Amino acid sequence: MTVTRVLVVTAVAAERDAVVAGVAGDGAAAGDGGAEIVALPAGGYALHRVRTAAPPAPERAGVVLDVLAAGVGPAAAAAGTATALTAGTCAGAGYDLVISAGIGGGFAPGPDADGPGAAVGSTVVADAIVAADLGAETPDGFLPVTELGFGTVVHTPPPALVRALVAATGAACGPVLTASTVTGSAEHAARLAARHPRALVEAMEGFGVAEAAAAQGLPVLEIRTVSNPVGPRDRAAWRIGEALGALSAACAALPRVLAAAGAPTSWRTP
Ligand SMILES: O=C(O)c1cccc(C(=O)CC[C@H]2O[C@@H](n3cnc4c(=O)[nH]cnc43)[C@H](O)[C@@H]2O)c1
Repeated sequence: MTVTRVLVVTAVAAERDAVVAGVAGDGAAAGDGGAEIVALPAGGYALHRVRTAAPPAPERAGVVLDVLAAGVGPAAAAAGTATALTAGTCAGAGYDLVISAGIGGGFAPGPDADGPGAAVGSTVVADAIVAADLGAETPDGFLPVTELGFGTVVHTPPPALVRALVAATGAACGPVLTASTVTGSAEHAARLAARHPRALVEAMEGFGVAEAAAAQGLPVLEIRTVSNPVGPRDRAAWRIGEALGALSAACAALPRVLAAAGAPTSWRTP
């Protein structure tokens, strides 16, 4: 039987624990609390490891999910992800897939949008992981780094895996933006929505996780549950408990989606 190894990266411990609770509640074969704690050899990082029971059919894979709380923002996310991926490879247990998971802000539907936006409590699976503030301000407005001749601003998750996860969770599907600064005004929310009309969610880590995964040739997913609207800052109104509950529920589907999703080599972008 093959084992699929997945690294899930969150920002904070509460998100990590919500992911572990969801995965461990869906037939995981783990000890008390659902996870074994594995210290990485560098950086003071700890993985929370959940081994899912092998499905009965011999051709289907067991799944090991390592969940890491790497810190807030794209730089911390990239550093933690790269450390965990390299440690796995050096230990002879490299990963097949990387997932950025956590809570985020939901965009309201724009004036021209057909879709419903992303309401508080809802779940979104990214079809594009977008760096929203990686670029330069110019007299004519914001220019992404790609227009300055550098790098990339979008990573695309494997479409078949995205479709399978959306079908299993009932999540919405659309671009998830990564920003280093949480939007705090209606004006900035409108600017972002104008630049990214399909965007459903703003969060702070996905692009960092995706850059680290891409540097090692690995596919990446992003799953976000909505704790607050993107717009004027009202931290007291964030529904963190509701979003963490939705995160657990979405992650409960991961073992069966991944076990049914075929060979991990097919998830890589050609
Ligand atoms: O205080 C808590 O209990 C708590 C529990 C879980 C998470 C938090 C966070 O503050 C996490 C910060 C995290 O959330 C993402 N996020 C959420 N809303 C937005 C937003 O509107 N714009 C951008 N990012 C957002 C972000 O990814 C942060 O890492 C607290």
